[in-house]
This record gives sequence, C-alpha cells and structure tokens, in this order.
Amino acid sequence: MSRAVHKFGGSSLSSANRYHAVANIILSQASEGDVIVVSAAGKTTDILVKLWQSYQQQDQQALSDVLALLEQHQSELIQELLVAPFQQSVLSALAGELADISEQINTAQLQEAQLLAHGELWSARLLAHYLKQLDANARAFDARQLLTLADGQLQHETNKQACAQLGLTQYNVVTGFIAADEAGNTVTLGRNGSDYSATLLARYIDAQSVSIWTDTQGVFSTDPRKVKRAIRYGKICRAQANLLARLGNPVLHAKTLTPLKDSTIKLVVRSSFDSSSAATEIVTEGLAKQKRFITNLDNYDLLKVADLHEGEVGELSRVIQHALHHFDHGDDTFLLVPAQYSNQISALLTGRSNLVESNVSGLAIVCEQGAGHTLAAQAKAILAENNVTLRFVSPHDEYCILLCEQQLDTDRLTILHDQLVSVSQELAVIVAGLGNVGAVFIEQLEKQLLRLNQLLPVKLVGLVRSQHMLFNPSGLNPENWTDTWQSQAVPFISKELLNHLSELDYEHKVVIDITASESFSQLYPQFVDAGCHLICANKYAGTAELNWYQALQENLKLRNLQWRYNTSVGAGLPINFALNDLLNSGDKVERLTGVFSGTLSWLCAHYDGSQPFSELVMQAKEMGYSEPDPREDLSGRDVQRKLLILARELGLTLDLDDIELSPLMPQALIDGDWDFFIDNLVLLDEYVSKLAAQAAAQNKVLRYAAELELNADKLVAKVGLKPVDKDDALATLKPGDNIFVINSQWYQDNPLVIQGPGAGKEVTAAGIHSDLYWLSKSLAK
Ligand SMILES: NC(=O)C1=CN([C@@H]2O[C@H](COP(=O)(O)OP(=O)(O)OC[C@H]3O[C@@H](n4cnc5c(N)ncnc54)[C@H](O)[C@@H]3O)[C@@H](O)[C@H]2O)C=CC1
Ligand SMILES: N[C@@H](CC=O)C(=O)O
Repeated sequence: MSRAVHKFGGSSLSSANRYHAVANIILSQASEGDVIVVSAAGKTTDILVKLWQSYQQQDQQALSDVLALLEQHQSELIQELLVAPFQQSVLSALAGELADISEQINTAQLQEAQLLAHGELWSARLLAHYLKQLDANARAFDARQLLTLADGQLQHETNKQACAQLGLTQYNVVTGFIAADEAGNTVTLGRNGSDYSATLLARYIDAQSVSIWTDTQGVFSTDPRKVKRAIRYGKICRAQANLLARLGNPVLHAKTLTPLKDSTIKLVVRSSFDSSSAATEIVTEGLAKQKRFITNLDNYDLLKVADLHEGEVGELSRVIQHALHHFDHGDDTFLLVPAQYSNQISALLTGRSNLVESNVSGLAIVCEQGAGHTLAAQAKAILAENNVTLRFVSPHDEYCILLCEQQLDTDRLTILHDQLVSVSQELAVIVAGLGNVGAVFIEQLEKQLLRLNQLLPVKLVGLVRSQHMLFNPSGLNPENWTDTWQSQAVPFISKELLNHLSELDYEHKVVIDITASESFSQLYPQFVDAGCHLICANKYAGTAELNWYQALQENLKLRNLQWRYNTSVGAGLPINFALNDLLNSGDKVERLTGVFSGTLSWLCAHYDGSQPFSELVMQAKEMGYSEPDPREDLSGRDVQRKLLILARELGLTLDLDDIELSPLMPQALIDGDWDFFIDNLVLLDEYVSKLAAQAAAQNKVLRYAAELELNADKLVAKVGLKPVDKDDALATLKPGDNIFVINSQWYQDNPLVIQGPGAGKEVTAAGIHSDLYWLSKSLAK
C-alpha cells in the first residue's frame, strides 16, 4: 500500500477557515493510512514562548494575561469548528490542560519543552476531531509515543516499531516538532522541527511522498515578496535543495532533508492556500536541471577567528547543519555565522573567536555546477555598477557568497536577479495541430527561433496531432521533425500528454493549439495546472460556456500565466491588440461591426452565379481558408464565435446563444452530417442563388456581417447575411479580406478601421508567431 505524509505548518492552521481548507485538502488529496503532521496553530508557539518567559521572570500579570490569551484563542477555534458532543469534550480537555499549566506555574514545576508541546497537541486533537465530525476516520497521535531520542540520537529501530501504531484505515494526525527521551520527557526537534518530524515519519512508515504544505507556492529563485519576477521552480534536484537549505533558504531546511537521504521518497513543497496550484518537487539527481537562486543571508554575525585548522570550517558547518563562510582580510581570518548559531560556534572554537560585528548581510547565489566563479565576477561587476561595495566574495563551483557593505535593497536585488537568474530561463514550446496552419507555423519556426533566442532560449519540445504525438524535452529540430516523427511518434493519449507537460523541467512552457478540436481545448485547465501558458488559433475555449471560460481566466491569473489568442479572430490582423489598446487608453467601444470571416468574404465576393456556390466552398477549403468542416463557416457559427471572443474582450459576459445568428445554408444541411451535406450540395446552391437573386433585384450584393452594439440601454449582438449597396465598404472588400469597424467615444463619427486578409495559412501562422514573440518578450523582461 502506498502511503504519504502531509505536513501543515502553523500558518495553514491559523484560523477556523484555514482548518476547513486543510480538512478539504486532506479529504481530497490524502488517503486513509496517510500521516498528517501538524504544527501549532498560528501564533500559538509564540504565545507559549511568551508564557515561558513570563514564568521565568515571575511576571504574574503577564502570566495571567498570556494564559487568558491562550484559552481565548484555542476555545474560539474549538467553538468555531466543532459541534456537540466533540465541542464539549475538547473544551473540557483544554480546560484541564490549562489548569495543569497553572498548577505547574504555581508549584514551580513548569518545563519548557512540555509547555511548548501543547501547541502541537492542541492542533492534532482539534484537526482529528474536526475530520471525525466530517465522517472521516481520524485519530490524533502524540509524537512522544512514536519518536524517541537517546542522548540526542534518534532511536530508529524503536521508532519504526512504534510507528506501526499508525493505522492503515485511518487518517493519522500526528504532532510535529516534539519527541521524547528515553525517560519519557518531552524534547523538541528544534527550529522547523515539524518538517523534520514529517520526513522522519515518512522514512519510518516507508511512505512514497512527503508534502510540505506551506504558505508559498513552492520554492522560488529568490524571495517573491521582494522580486516580482522571482521564478517558481517546478523541480529542484536534491543536491541543490540541500545546498539551499544549508545556506538558510527559508522554505527548505537542512534537517528536513536528512531522513530522505538514499531513499526514493518524493518531497513536494505546496501551498495550502491554493491547493490546486503547481508545487515544487525535490527530485533525485538527474531528474531536474540545475537552477539558479539568490538567497539573502540576513542576520549573520561576523567572528574574528584565530588559528583555524584545516577542515575546521567544514566540521563546524556539519555540526550546525548550515554552511559557514570564512575569509581573510589583512592578517585576520573572519567567519560568517548565522546569528542563532553564534554562541554554539564560539563555544566550539573555545576562546579562539571574537564577535566583531552583528547583523551583517550578504547573499548567496546558487547555480549550475561550474558556474560559481563566473557568476561571482558578474555579480561583483553588476553590484559595483549599482554602487554596492563588497567586503568579501567567496566563489565555489556551484555557488558563491557575497558579503555586502550595506543591505541590498529590493531594486538592486531585482537587477541582480534579472541579470543573473532570469537569463537562465528557457521556454518550452508544444505545438498541437499540424494541418494547414500548423504545418506553415512549424516551417516558419526555424527562422523565427533565431530571433526569439535573442530574447530567451526557446525550444520546440513537443508536437501533437489527432492520433500521435512526439516529445523530446531536449528539443526537436523544426527543420526535420517529420523524420523524427516517423520513427519516434507515439499514440496521442491526453493523460500521457499531461504527464509530459507536468514533467517538463522548464521555467516556462507554452501549449500552442492550432487544432480545430473542441475536445483538445477542453484540456486547457489541465495545461494551466501544469504551468503552461496558452496560445491558440482554435476558437472553442474562447467561446466555451461562460463559467468555464471565467474559471480558466481566473486560474491563469492566479498562476501568472498568459493566454494569447490573437489569431482566433481576423487571423493575423491585430484586432485584439486594437481593442485592448483602446480599453487600456480609457476609451469605450460603442459599436463593432464588419466582416469577420475570410471564407465567407471570399465566397460572397466570388459568387456571381456563373459557378455553383458549392464549388466555390470546396475551393475555399482547398485554399485553407475555411474551417476543416466548412459548414462551421456556412452556418455562421464561426463568425458567431469570433464576435463572442471580441465581446468578451470588451468585458461583456455573453454566451454564444446570446448572439443572434442567421446561417448561409439551409437548416437541413446544418442538421445533417458531412455525408448528407456532400450528397445534397444542390440544396446549398439553390439556397444561395435564391438569396443572391433577391439582393440583385434591389441592386445589392450579399455580405455576411457581424454587429455588436453596446449602448447603455441596449445590447445588439448578431451575425448574418446582409444585402449591401455595391459601393458599400463591405461590398468592395478584397475577396478573403476581413474588415473591423470600431466606433468608440474617441472614434465616434470617423471610425477606427482594421482591414486585411482574415484567413489563410501564412497570415494565420504569422499571427501565431506574433503571439509567441510577445509571450517570449514579456517572459524575457
Ligand atoms: N485557416 C485559417 O485561415 C485560420 C484558422 N484558424 C484556426 O486554426 C485552427 C487550425 O486550422 P487549420 O490548420 O486550417 O485546420 P486543419 O484541419 O488543417 O488542421 C488542424 C489539425 O489539428 C489536428 N487535430 C485535430 N484534433 C486534434 C487533437 N485532438 N489533438 C491534436 N491535434 C488535433 C488535425 O489532425 C489537423 O492536423 C482552427 O481552429 C481554425 O479555426 C484561425 C484563423 C485562421
Ligand atoms: N474559417 C475561418 C478561418 C479563420 O478564423 C475564416 O474563414 O475566417
């Protein structure tokens, strides 16, 4: 049976709402038999520490205030989450424990570790009861019954046996942070001890994975609160994770990783605030490319040290499980030590060290093996240009340390990140649909890659057709993809495609949909979950049911991903750009009209009755103007979709059926299948010839027009055939051209007009390249 450990930190349990969210995660993502490790809720540990300090200072007023605060915080949580009979029993257990603490205070028997343990015990008990209340089989465990240390050493065999109590048919909610010594006394596992509890328990129960649920969406290239363009990495290899942890990365901790050494247990850092968001997986060597990170070294002490012997810095750093850095200045040797370990290190150096400065700051740049020296030199030059003086630079193969004269502000950190980290990002491109447009897009890609690669490295890594797909994470050559396809393409299975996308270890990924497939467009939410940007010529997602469409947009926004669909309307014409630009400039679009179909424009312009209309339809299909099934064009549905895409672009919350439609084909051909259509083309010919004759009788010609009117009191949205004068702008359009006429507050009497080819494989492929260019440019910033 495969088991998992899920660990939830204090911020994930800080309120009743957070408990709801955590319970949802457990019920949806964990299974019975799994272990749920919890920290103390919210600020509980801080309050318990305050209580301990007040006890030591014998501050009676503070003691009673802090006890009251603890009681209030815990009982509020209990009352908000539990109902009878659980509420009463948990409240009365809490009252008993608080009375015991008071008694221990009064009799001077309070013990620090035992006091602090209450935070985790309360969380575990409350969560287990809350899960039971939700009809889940859950049981709370006190980790002091599971984890024993003797002389500070974990008793692995004993612990493993004790962990057999963690049942396979229940959710095992275990306290993090605490353990017991051989005499049964409480001991704590130190800072970030709950993460350590989680990986230890995973080892003892042979779990397959450990998820550390926290308040960030995984591990970033640098602090995302300081650098907006910090990159969230999907995968980090263990060696880099270890190094980051030793350098003090706030998300990963050195101790957490130790139990996983030599195991295949998967470690994932995920956000409990957005459980569906992508996460960071710590994978074994070789399964992730090496990344770059900038970690701030804040709150360090500078010690002057005498007589350091060879290898001593390494030994000391192993003891504290944190990297230490030393440098010589003049005749003196200095050691840079995280402030919390300063006393311990001074004690180990037995009188050979002096604290010369506190609160020094610097940074560590972690990079791919071998790049440390070059990066150190580059960082030094960039910082010098930005008036930052360095006191000490220590380059190593896979990282470098820089000690600055002054603390690095956000602007300078951003500059450094942009120039040293962002440049190492790559964009992986997956193209689906290699028909008319797709094939030309790939032909143009080879040349275009040269241009894109000047912005950021872009690689074609996947090709997808309706039956088969081809993947190569190291890159496919767009010039000879057909040869590789012949020998290496595998059947297209959407689940496999999604696996490939999630596995792809690139900082940026984009799926380019040049299919006309509705079912393929329905995979977009999963592409987004796998961290992919979207570019599409396909119109189905943009015209999908409103709730689905809005949820997709929300999801993209949440993950800071882009969706570009410039070519879904007007092929390569910049209609979406124009509308967005007007909106961004504060204008208000009042009317949007025109001819939005290349096929229908071409057909209407060419039809003069000398040739059956249906023959022209087949020519339009041949030329790659029409949809794969031209009935999508003739039914007016394609234009209806385009009008909806533009209406949504303008902020309207419409669905397809809100747009009135009159078709350019008889209903019988719409209702029948493709064979019926082919067998009855004569019905189409008669239908169109009759309408054309009626128009000619009025000295007019037929055009297929779209109209959107957005006045405050009325909304007109319709597409259909329109008889127009022969000198009308719609009538004089070149065959195949589209025209978009925009009336807005600023373009009221003299409208803004965009006109040009509205279909065709070359222009459409070029429009998709435009989307890819703008995506690459925005990612490369
Ligand atoms: N042809 C044009 O002028 C324009 C076309 N478009 C849009 O571009 C898209 C492609 O148009 P064309 O190249 O003309 O169509 P096409 O029919 O020639 O090519 C579509 C390709 O997608 C593949 N495909 C179908 N279902 C698939 C699936 N589930 N997964 C992967 N691949 C699948 C097909 O095998 C085919 O090779 C359509 O959505 C169309 O509306 C947009 C603007 C202009
Ligand atoms: N079939 C469409 C192609 C572009 O979207 C058209 O003819 O306009």
